[in-house]
Amino acid sequence: MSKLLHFCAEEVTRLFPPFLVHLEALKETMIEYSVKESIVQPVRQQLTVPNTADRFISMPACVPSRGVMGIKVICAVPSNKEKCLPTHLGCIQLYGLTGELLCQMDAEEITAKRTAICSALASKALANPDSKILAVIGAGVQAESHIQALSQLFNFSEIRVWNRTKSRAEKLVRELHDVGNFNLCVSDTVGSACSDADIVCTVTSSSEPVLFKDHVKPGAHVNVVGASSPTTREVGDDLMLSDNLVIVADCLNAIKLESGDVIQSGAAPHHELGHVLHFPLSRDPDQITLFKNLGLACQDVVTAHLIYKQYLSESTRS
Ligand SMILES: NC(=O)c1ccc[n+]([C@@H]2O[C@H](COP(=O)([O-])OP(=O)(O)OC[C@H]3O[C@@H](n4cnc5c(N)ncnc54)[C@H](O)[C@@H]3O)[C@@H](O)[C@H]2O)c1
Ligand SMILES: O=C(O)[C@@H]1CCCCN1
Repeated sequence: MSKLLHFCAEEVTRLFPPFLVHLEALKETMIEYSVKESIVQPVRQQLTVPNTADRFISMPACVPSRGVMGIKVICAVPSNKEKCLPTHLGCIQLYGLTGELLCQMDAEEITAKRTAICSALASKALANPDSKILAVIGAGVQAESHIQALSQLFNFSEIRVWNRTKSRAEKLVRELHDVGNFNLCVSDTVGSACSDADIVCTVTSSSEPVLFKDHVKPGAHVNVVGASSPTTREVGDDLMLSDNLVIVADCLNAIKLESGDVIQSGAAPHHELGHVLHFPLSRDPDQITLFKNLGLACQDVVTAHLIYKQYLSESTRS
């Protein structure tokens, strides 16, 4: 094997694709996964470190249309928060279809941004296009990436952040004060954050529900991003089992095995993201739509490939 090409976090940032290029690539990827069924991707393996909530997760995918396959290995370590360390650390290895290792790279920024872009794609397909109020429940890495991504697709007048520890929400609001032309503020309760909100994102490491039916107005769209194991929840049974709810998953095979909100409530997911991106869903204006965003390996592989291609184009020029 020739010398291993490794992109550290700073190089990933430098080589990262522009927002709209990334958005378009992930849209194509989700359609390819669900409609064309040409992507090979098993449900990921998750090992739980004994006596902790920490997980070691292995996520492979093969994307023949782009001539690549790869694997993300990611450690989700919620207790790192107290140690001021990142809670999601990982690495992606990218291979050509002949089996040669092309490169490997830090996965932190890729995980943050590709997840938010998938919520943004779901919101674009399912939410009111004139959505004015966004509520973000949680104030960590995903809260930031979701505010950044969704505010590029919607003309919000207000974005409200609620967090269990209020000072973290205040810090995030200070850091993002110049992201867009909207009022970015902290809410004292989940209820006040979500009151009249057109789009709600739950982006917490909670293991218990934080969002209930009374919080969400008819016609709103909800992106549920945390809770990716059978024992964890972000959403109450009352909302999960509401007659008025349409559930869309990034992957229907995975949601039945990984989503505590679906498994514990017994709710039935209805559609896959790639389908609703390809065949727009007609919906009753009072229906609530819920996108369960688990995160898929093909999103990581395609993003890593864009980064690798940017590296190649720079190397050819120099
Ligand atoms: N769907 C995906 O593809 C994907 C990708 C990355 C992360 N995630 C998940 O999204 C969630 C957030 O990830 P992150 O990177 O922002 O993590 P983070 O550690 O940066 O932030 C976690 C947030 O959750 C809040 N929180 C923790 N426990 C809580 C509780 N009991 N009640 C309410 N809030 C609580 C914290 O205050 C913090 O705001 C995690 O569950 C993570 O595993 C999903
Ligand atoms: O798809 C991902 O990258 C994340 C890893 C942590 C758990 C939730 N999903």
